[in-house]
Amino acid sequence: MSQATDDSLVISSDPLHPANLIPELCRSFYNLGWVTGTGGGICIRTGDKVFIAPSGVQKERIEPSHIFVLPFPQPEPSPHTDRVFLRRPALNLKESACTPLFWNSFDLRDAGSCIHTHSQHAVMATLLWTGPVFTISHQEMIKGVRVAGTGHALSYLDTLVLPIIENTPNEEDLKDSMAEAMTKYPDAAGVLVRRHGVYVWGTDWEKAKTQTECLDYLFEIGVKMKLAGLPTVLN
Ligand SMILES: CSCCC(=O)C(=O)COP(=O)(O)O
Ligand SMILES: [Zn+2]
Repeated sequence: MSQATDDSLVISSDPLHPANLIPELCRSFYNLGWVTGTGGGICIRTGDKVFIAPSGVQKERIEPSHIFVLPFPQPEPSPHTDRVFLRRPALNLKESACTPLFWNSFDLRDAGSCIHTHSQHAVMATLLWTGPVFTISHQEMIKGVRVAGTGHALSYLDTLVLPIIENTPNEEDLKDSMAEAMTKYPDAAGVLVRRHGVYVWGTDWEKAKTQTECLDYLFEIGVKMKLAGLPTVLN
């Protein structure tokens, strides 16, 4: 494997290049309160390459040169190989701690993009829905969510169900429980993490983004409805 210093993988004049999109999207997510305080983020997969932001940095200040590029799929691990990179930033940065969780969306749903937010709407939903799932029905925005995140759009008459997993002290350690939830709830478009946030994926970054917007709206209105004493699921 080369030294992974190929800057041509992240330097492009195309505004739709993933290395340009990730910084731009992180800035808008920051303004929504989704990725403040360095947490949360987005990754984009284009066929055999995955573009991922660094860990523990102000996500609204990322530059294209800070982006990691990894091959997809990753080569089989051996006792001597760690994660394989096509390109690493020159700065002393580490790839997002969300990387194994983003990988769940590629491996289990063939996603092209995955978003992780620390939105307070998502966190409040995990506090008010104390069981293993968030549910809501009879909301127009349900139609903006797809079965399994990558299938056909839900109907107004469908009840949206999203699993909630328990948080762990280290983000990476959520990988197995997220995968278990994805297996148990094959139609879910995302996974909530109690007292932490949400992971949402889609076939591409546009669908991952719009689905996260719809879900965040549903978390917010669901929380308001519950606090107002209104039922969130109708028969
Ligand atoms: C205050 S952020 C705590 C860690 C976390 O939840 C997270 O999403 C970190 O992501 P990163 O991409 O910075 O590794
Ligand atoms: Zn997080």
